Amino acid sequence: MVVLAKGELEQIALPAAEPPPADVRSVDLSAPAGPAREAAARALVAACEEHGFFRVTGHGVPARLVRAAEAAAAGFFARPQGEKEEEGPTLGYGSKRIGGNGDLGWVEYLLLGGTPAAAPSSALLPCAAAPSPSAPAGPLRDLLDEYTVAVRRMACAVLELMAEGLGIAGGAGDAVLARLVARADSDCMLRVNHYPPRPALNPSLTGFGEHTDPQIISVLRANGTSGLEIALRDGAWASVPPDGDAFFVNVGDTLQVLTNGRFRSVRHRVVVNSEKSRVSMVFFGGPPPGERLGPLPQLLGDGGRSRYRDFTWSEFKTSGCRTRLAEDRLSRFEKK
Ligand SMILES: C=C1C[C@]23C[C@@]1(O)CC[C@H]2[C@@]12CC[C@H](O)[C@@](C)(C(=O)O1)[C@H]2[C@@H]3C(=O)O
Ligand SMILES: O=C(O)CCC(=O)C(=O)O
Ligand SMILES: [Fe+2]
Repeated sequence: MVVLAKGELEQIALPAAEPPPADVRSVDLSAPAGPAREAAARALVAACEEHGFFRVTGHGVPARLVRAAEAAAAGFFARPQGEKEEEGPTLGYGSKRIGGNGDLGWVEYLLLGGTPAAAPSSALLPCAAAPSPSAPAGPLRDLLDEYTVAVRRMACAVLELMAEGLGIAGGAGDAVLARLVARADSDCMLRVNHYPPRPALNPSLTGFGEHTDPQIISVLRANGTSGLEIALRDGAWASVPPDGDAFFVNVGDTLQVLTNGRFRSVRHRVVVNSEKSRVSMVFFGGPPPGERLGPLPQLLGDGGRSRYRDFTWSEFKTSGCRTRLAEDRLSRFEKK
């Protein structure tokens, strides 16, 4: 349940009009080596340049795992508020407050370190309720861990195809982009969001306010309920048609930097105007804390100028956690 205090509803109320549907490109991860894979890699690069957002097909994540994880999460959110809060520390449970700087949404969520079975480091989750490392896992956590392993593998496959499309794939085992998310100390997370139906007689509400994701990529799915919107290049909002079987990928701020601004970190938000609950599961693929990040030299070209100064992931994350959700977290790393 999301309970709002007096005055909070006004902060998250939105005009009711739903924007037009976005033209979301699909990328087939299972395309066989040769012309089909080359076409998929080209489509992926074009989507990252245009919207910073695309749908993935042929992803290989078992449907039964997706359904089981989603049903278990929905079961958790249906429990009495007291029980959810009691279990909060083990699962990173939060309600309506997003981050620590005053952002509110019509949402409750779980936020978990995404390196399954590893003790989540609270140093890497400075703005979230970090799950307690000593707590027993439990069946829900086990399922979400299994889901995270599968989606993380898919995120790495997406990054490999991306590197091919960019012409920077290098030799076998090089994995210039995928290695950043695949390492044991990569700072990955899983967030499960539950948006209860809009209360009767209320206007549309902000479920999750507009923002870009700070990481490299985010892999998202939801239970076939509308609400996700992306900002197009001209700033206009477009709604993402609901699709309970698809995975969607967001380009994050860090990938925008690695590509020196060629790829676009997509601004997105969730609007709640439906009578149906929305449950989304979002995997955030981030690099190891000490990794130095900046535009990849292979993408600068001869005499190309880097648009960003280098930083470590922990530096970026620490500075990002001090920002409000809608802020531009990259501007302070742009070179003048
Ligand atoms: C307001 C905030 C919430 C957030 C940390 C921040 O200070 C700014 C970035 C936010 C965001 C957006 C994407 C993910 O949902 C998230 C976990 C992340 O890595 O950055 C959230 C952060 C959060 O909820 O703590
Ligand atoms: O719930 C969604 O569909 C999107 C949530 C989101 O953008 C996030 O958790 O960062
Ligand atoms: Fe997001």
